[in-house]
Amino acid sequence: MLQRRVVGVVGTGHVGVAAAYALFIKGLASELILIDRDARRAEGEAMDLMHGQSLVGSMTVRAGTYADLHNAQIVIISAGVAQRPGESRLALLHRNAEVFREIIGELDRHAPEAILIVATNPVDILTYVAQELSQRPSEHIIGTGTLLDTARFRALLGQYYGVDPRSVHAYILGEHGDSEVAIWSQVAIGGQRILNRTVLGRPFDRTRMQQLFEEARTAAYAIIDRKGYTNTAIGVVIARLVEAILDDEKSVLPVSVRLNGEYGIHNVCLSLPCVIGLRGIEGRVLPELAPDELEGLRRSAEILHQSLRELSL
Ligand SMILES: NC(=O)C1=CN([C@@H]2O[C@H](COP(=O)(O)OP(=O)(O)OC[C@H]3O[C@@H](n4cnc5c(N)ncnc54)[C@H](O)[C@@H]3O)[C@@H](O)[C@H]2O)C=CC1
Ligand SMILES: CC(=O)C(=O)O
Repeated sequence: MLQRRVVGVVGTGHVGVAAAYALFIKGLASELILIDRDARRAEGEAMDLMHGQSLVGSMTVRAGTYADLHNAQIVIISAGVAQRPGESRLALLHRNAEVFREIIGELDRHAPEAILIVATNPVDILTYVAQELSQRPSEHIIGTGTLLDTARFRALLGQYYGVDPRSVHAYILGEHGDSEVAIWSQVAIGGQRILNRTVLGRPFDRTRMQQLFEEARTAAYAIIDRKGYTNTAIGVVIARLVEAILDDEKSVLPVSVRLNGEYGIHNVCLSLPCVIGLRGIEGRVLPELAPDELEGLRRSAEILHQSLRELSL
């Protein structure tokens, strides 16, 4: 008999619901349990999704409590406050660290075996906080990190070169935030590096390329300015991670992971390309970086270290 796939979502605001919707449409779980401090909100979202069940498949969605997560293989954490227009992700730190103290305690009590996917911002710091507060191995706590930024970057590069973004091999690494780093030295299409070359008749126009990266880096500000929040792309990102874990894919995806000396960086979470499977983070890939990229990654780590020092964990 096929194993039941139980996934929990803690925090059913814009992001949690977008993740639940993406999981629902893709049929990635057999049961989805929604938890929110505002229990009626979680109930309403579960009811709304269930009305689509006869059109989508047999996945059940219900509102629940932490005790209902005892069989969960994965719990998504998207609870907390979000940025207001113009506010940086790091500005949310103290408010959301408090939220995490409560949530991680509950998850350790009721779902100690589950893999946690952290989406709440500032995601790198909160992934680290979750790892400090939880008894589970740090490989079982994954921050969505720069998977979203990388997806944005690939979409923009795909448009520029006129190819499917899935055929663009590119990474944004480091902080999910202002100091993130584009790894230009490794960007390739069909095995051909693009840096300083003409590929598919398109030159590597330095100014245009910098604009593309800026567009990816500042996308959240631009979207929040217009619609007040971001949610649909992060929902898809979370669903992609759930799929990679439950199908034991061993896919390489850039996610926020604790560094233990890689690139000379210690004791901070930031994004590197990681192998994702049933055991969470199963490996890390360390691409060769150009000197300015390495410097950028270390600057990102220092910014995150500074924020961590502000929190007495
Ligand atoms: N990692 C990423 O790439 C992205 C992260 N985010 C982050 O996701 C977080 C959520 O954003 P939104 O969904 O837009 O916010 P929202 O305000 O719409 O939803 C947050 C939900 O968390 C709930 N909540 C608050 N404290 C809780 C607690 N202790 N226990 C259970 N539920 C609790 C609230 O009741 C609310 O329903 C924010 O920190 C935002 O910055 C947003 C987009 C992308
Ligand atoms: C809000 C956020 O972190 C994002 O959309 O990238």
